Amino acid sequence: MTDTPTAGAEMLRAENIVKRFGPVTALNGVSLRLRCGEILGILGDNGAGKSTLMKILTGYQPQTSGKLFVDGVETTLRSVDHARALGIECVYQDLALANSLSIYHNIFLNREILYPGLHILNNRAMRREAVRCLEEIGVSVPSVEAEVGSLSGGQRQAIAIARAVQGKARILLLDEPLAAMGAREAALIIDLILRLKAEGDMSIIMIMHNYAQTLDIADRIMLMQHGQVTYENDARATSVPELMTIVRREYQNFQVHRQSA
Ligand SMILES: Nc1ncnc2c1ncn2[C@@H]1O[C@H](COP(=O)(O)OP(=O)(O)OP(=O)(O)O)[C@@H](O)[C@H]1O
Repeated sequence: MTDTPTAGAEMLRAENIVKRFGPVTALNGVSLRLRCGEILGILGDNGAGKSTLMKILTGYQPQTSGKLFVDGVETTLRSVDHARALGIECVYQDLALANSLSIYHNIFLNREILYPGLHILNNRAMRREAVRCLEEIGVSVPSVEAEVGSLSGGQRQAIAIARAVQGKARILLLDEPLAAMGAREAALIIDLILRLKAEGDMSIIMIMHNYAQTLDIADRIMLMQHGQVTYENDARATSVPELMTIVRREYQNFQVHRQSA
């Protein structure tokens, strides 16, 4: 991994990404740039290509064409593990947590601390590190011994994010981090995202559905429709009605284009 980059340095860039699945073009020339300490919100309807883009940015699947740059260096992400080694981690909507395991075991899932030279879990070290990690990012839980299955949706999302932070992620991709959450739970996660940003060296891409929430949290937003970026701007320079107008206009243009094709 490279040294800690300065705020504003380019962390991740995608240039003209195309992804085809047989006859389906899921992404048709998508470009994005993520700077250090920035939150980029990606909005778009079902089927717009958001998940496909996330999978490419996290090494889960390769693009058909187009280039990726990590820290300004052109990079072919060979696998999820390769992306992770570069500090890129995705927290998926379904979270991939083990419900029957404790919070601290989940934070170290697949990265367990073992006693040196032995295949024995060092539970004490993992408990201690889990407490430290949660304190550092300001997440409070009743006990790190609690089973993840007993937690609320918001707490589970916070543990999944803590797991990525503990794994030294510096480019965090969040797939609908506020999905199916009530206002209080969502506030917990929004606070956590903003704290990670405030600490300075975490850069975040969030796939979102709620326009207003996205404009509140993100620095920049990107709207995706039918595999393309149809709008991109500073969140502060954008309003919900403006976004809705663009969505409707682009959708109508797309339908007209499709009918005449
Ligand atoms: N493995 C695949 N095989 C074939 N088509 C796929 C595959 N994955 C995605 N697609 C297609 O690519 C397009 C984009 O899908 P994608 O899941 O990326 O959209 P999305 O914006 O994430 O939608 P949602 O919000 O519903 O998850 C869709 O038409 C989808 O059917």
